[in-house]
Amino acid sequence: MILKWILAGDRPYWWIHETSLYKDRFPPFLYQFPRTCETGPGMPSGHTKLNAAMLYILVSAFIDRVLSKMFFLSVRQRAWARRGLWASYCVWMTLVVLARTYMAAHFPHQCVAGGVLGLAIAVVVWRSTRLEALTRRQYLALSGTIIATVLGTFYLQMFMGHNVLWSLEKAVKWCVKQEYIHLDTTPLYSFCRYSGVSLGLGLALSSSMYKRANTPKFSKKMVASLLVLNLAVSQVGVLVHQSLPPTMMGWYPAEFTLHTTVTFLLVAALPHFVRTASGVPAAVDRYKRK
Ligand SMILES: O=P(O)(O)OC[C@H]1O[C@@H](O)[C@H](O)[C@@H](O)[C@@H]1O
Repeated sequence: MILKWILAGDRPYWWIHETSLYKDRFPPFLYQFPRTCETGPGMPSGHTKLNAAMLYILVSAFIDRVLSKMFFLSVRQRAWARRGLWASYCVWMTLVVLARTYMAAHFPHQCVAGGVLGLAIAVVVWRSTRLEALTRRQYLALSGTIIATVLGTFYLQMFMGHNVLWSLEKAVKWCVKQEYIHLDTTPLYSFCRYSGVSLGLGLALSSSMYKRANTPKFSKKMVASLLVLNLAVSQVGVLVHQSLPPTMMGWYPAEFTLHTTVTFLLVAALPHFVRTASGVPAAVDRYKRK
């Protein structure tokens, strides 16, 4: 997000009306869709970054934790399954880039930059074992650093006289339908969401609930219950988000708190609840009893 502010990239749906390239002729007509009118700067693409990072982690985890343990498949079959998964990843990423460009939300180079960035972040996170094992104090310091860096960049730009809302103004000016403008696409909103998740994740991973829930092997019934509870809590999170009006006072802190809470529930509280309700002792408790 800091890169978005620093690089200040235009989006095609407003650039086409403002560039001097077409001052002597009509610009090409760019069709706008309900998701075209993103309000943040365009470089790099957040959607492509998110997809590249999230799917890299999911595919790597599936190969590592599931496919490599499917011993009923031959080594050759597992190798082909692995190639198939990575090929699907590439096809999906190509579709994301095409979609973002087609709906005039991005230029192709912005999507490529987002994809490369997302992949780089995911590779670092996937390979780093340290991130999973920080203490609560370190997680708090990490989240605090993220928050301070983003807010610092925001206020520094304001202090230096830059119009930090320039992209929102362009969206309002050039979007063909005002209902296509969603305030939850502003960089500040993304910041509240991601820093809330980061804090919730840190608090969860360093909690005794997570450590206890992480030790025993979950039965299929426990996994199914956890899945249902996770879906229910995520859905409640979406409903709460939709019921919070962006115009209300304290909308950003409210969204921050919502994302911290939902993440903590999904990662620590619900697995702990399912384990306790199923009567399965955590390895750490069994050890204490002996
Ligand atoms: O830069 P893009 O691809 O338009 O993406 C912006 C989006 O980036 C995502 O990372 C955020 O979660 C969204 O809130 C935001 O709308």
